Amino acid sequence: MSAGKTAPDAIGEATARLLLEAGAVQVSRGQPFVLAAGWASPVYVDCRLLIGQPSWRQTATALAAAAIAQRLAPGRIEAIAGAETAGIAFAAWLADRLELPLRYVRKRPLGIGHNAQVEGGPVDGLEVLLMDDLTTDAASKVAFARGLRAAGATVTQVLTIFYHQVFPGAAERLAQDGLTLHALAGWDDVLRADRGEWLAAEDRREIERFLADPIAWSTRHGGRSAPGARQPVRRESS
Ligand SMILES: O=P(O)(O)OC[C@H]1O[C@H](OP(=O)(O)OP(=O)(O)O)[C@H](O)[C@@H]1O
Ligand SMILES: O=C(O)c1cc(=O)[nH]c(=O)[nH]1
Repeated sequence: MSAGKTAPDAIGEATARLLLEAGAVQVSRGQPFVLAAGWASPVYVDCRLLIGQPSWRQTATALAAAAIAQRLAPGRIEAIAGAETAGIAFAAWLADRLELPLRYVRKRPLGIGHNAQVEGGPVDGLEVLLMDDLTTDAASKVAFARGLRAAGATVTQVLTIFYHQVFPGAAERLAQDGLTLHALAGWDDVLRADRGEWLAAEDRREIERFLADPIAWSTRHGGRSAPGARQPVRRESS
């Protein structure tokens, strides 16, 4: 697996339920969300909400630790690096639980002081797991991994809580850069776990329409229309 999700499993189900319970799966019936890479979307998965409650963050950390134990050989990972911004808190709790060194990686070097992109200590010669909250089209995962590699780390494994699974180029981008993504949950898990409990029927239908063809949905709603067609855009305010 170089991108994504294994078959339905207990980790996917528990993570999906956690995201739904936390209200992290947010549907806009009005103006679409604009994602970091410029895609317009009717749905935004705000994993940052899990940071707020002790029980939610403890569950997220336990699920991340279980995924690592299930999918990676013991002792393989020598340090965890959190991706700026949302990945840092999750990485810190995971590193604590696994008793591993913690680093964080900036979106870009700071430009002052040491001009470092990687903070918290050296990564030279270490096999580092990159941890972030979420993967959309994986462009930022590749950039973070390159930053860590430039500082001397070996980076092949990426862990995120959620993976959108549907955006073009994600799997290819990860494979090209030698990265294996382990996602705790994806849309399959969320739609399976919902069982009509959390998502309103109309919101669920809109998510399904979007997932059936996210590029067409984005194009129709004024977002990016094709891979590479437009630079990332951000709203001034939401
Ligand atoms: O490009 P991808 O690898 O698919 O990942 C998408 C990224 O977009 C968001 O970050 P964003 O920079 O918007 O927010 P943050 O600073 O809160 O992490 C999200 O948190 C992911 O890190
Ligand atoms: O790609 C993004 O910017 C993005 C998508 C999403 O669902 N949630 C999020 O926090 N960021």
